[in-house]
Amino acid sequence: MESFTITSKKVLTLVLVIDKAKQMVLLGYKKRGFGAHLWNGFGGKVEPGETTREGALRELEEEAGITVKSEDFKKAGILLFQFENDPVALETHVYKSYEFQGQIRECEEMRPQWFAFANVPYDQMWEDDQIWLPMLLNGQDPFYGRIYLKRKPVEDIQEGETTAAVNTSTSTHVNHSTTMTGTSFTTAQPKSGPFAMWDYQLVHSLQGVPHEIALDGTIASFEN
Ligand SMILES: COc1nc(N)nc2c1ncn2[C@H]1C[C@H](O)[C@@H](COP(=O)(O)OP(=O)(O)OP(=O)(O)O)O1
Repeated sequence: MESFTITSKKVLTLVLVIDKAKQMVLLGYKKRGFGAHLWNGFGGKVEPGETTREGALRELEEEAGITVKSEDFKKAGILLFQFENDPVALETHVYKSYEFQGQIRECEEMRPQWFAFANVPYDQMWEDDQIWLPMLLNGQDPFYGRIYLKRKPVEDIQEGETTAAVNTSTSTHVNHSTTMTGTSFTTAQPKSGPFAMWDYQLVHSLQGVPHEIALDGTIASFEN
């Protein structure tokens, strides 16, 4: 896959806060910037000198107004997003918490809202979310994944344009295979639209929590 060759990566975070008793997840409607007009977890770029955990907690407080105690904050996995003809991949560290403190509030960038697990708005989210978010909600973590997307340049994405436009495909061919570390799913279903997912590999039931993904997509190291 020549057009998906990467030479470097940016480190990002993504946080999902879950109300286990009510079977609900807190998502934010991104009002501007990368992924605008989509629902997502809370997160962003890790700043120099920060760990991914510190960056994730900071973004959660900035974007949703809430804090999570360190012992409640769990690493759920890592996703390496690779975009066609973009040598810079996004290594996204995904965290989850079943607890939080403080008052949820809207900010300039995000509008938070609770969703029942059965009503997660996958048609208004990044297309990859429907692959890994159910795993996270069902406790099938830690996981790691490599996700390939074909998309328009960000500057071409129009206001109001969402992934709903890409969900016109009626069939998805999925191959299931077993790996040394768990169950892996791959698909190669080209889709049209602004954020089409071209392919993915996702592995869960890992022995440990992935710390870093290497540029070749393998797990570079596990957390202690
Ligand atoms: C490509 O697929 C993606 N799917 C999902 N679910 N989330 C993604 C995908 N690609 C990126 N993300 C997440 C990762 C981060 O949480 C945000 C992007 O962060 P952003 O660029 O907004 O970072 P900030 O530091 O908040 O940026 P500014 O302060 O510069 O606005 O999306």
